[in-house]
Amino acid sequence: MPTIRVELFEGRTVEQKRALAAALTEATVRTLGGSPGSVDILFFDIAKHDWATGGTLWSDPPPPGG
Ligand SMILES: O=C(O)/C=C/C=C(\O)C(=O)O
Repeated sequence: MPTIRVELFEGRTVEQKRALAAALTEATVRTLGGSPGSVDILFFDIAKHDWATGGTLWSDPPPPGG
């Protein structure tokens, strides 16, 4: 059973997640076969202060030149 974890910034609506879940499920079945009921989509909402890229939290201003 394919299980897809989606880690994204918090703030997306239920409608957006519903649409993404449908699109990911459709793409998974088309690519791998199987049935939609075999695909699980897990959403993890991450606050910008809990996510860093290049050593900088997304909640902080970007460093000079960075
Ligand atoms: O890591 C990045 O460069 C951007 C991440 C963006 C998200 O996770 C988001 O828009 O939810």
